[in-house]
Amino acid sequence: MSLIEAQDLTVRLDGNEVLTGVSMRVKAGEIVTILGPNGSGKSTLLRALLGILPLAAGVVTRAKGLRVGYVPQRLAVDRTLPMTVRRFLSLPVRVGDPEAAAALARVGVPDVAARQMGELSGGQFQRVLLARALLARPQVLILDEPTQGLDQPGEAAFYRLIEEVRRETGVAVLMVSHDLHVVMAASDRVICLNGHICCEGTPRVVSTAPEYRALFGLGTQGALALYQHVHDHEHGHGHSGGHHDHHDHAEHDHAHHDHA
Ligand SMILES: Nc1ncnc2c1ncn2[C@@H]1O[C@H](COP(=O)(O)OP(=O)(O)OP(=O)(O)O)[C@@H](O)[C@H]1O
Repeated sequence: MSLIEAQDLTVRLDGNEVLTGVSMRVKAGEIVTILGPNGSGKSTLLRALLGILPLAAGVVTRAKGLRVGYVPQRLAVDRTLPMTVRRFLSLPVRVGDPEAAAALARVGVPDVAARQMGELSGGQFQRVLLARALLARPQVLILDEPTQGLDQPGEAAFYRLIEEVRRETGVAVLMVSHDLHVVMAASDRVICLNGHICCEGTPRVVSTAPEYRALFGLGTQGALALYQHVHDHEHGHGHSGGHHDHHDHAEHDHAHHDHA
């Protein structure tokens, strides 16, 4: 059964069609990653799924009583917050000391409770955000670029943590990422978004595609190549919004001249 499902979703913001005809679902316990260039509507899709954006068309269905842990984009959270980690964990729902301590220990930062939020390193800050999301005992975690600003080891460690938490609790995870290596290792399914769903599949399918091999080892510079695998449609058709930044489509001929 799906925890969250979008059917033929269209979202307009300021008169621009940001998402067009998006259908996707997240099932219990799976890790789904959304990839897409800047401005492709990734955050908008997450917010639509959370029910905090009006839909121009389509339906979002969430399982009854669904508990969601949401970690917004790092930049959306004020890091200069004059507040201790312990207090932050009690917003908006008060939690007891043992529960707070357990959550911090779980995410690998057992000693930061008394620290100011603004004093934390990027990696510690992300872990505290995750700890707070986990306190809601979510059935699904929704993470918007949770490793933005972290270095590669920090990023890899964070995703290992996500996988551990999934293994232990069975939580489903829907996240936005730019790092293909991480996506390949940590996702059950990858959805490539550019205002509409360009393609989706298991990492295995993606990793056996020539396009994936071509980009393997190229780091995030290779991110656009993933949009060029296994397409089930022609681009330029069926997407009438016309307001997305389609700079990737200019090279959308299944050639990889951008990685030569
Ligand atoms: N509140 C808003 N009002 C008007 N337009 C918006 C609003 N929020 C986002 N947009 C526009 O919608 C498009 C998609 O934005 P969104 O933040 O969902 O993209 P994204 O894929 O998450 O981008 P990034 O990778 O840069 O975070 C962008 O063109 C953005 O300018």
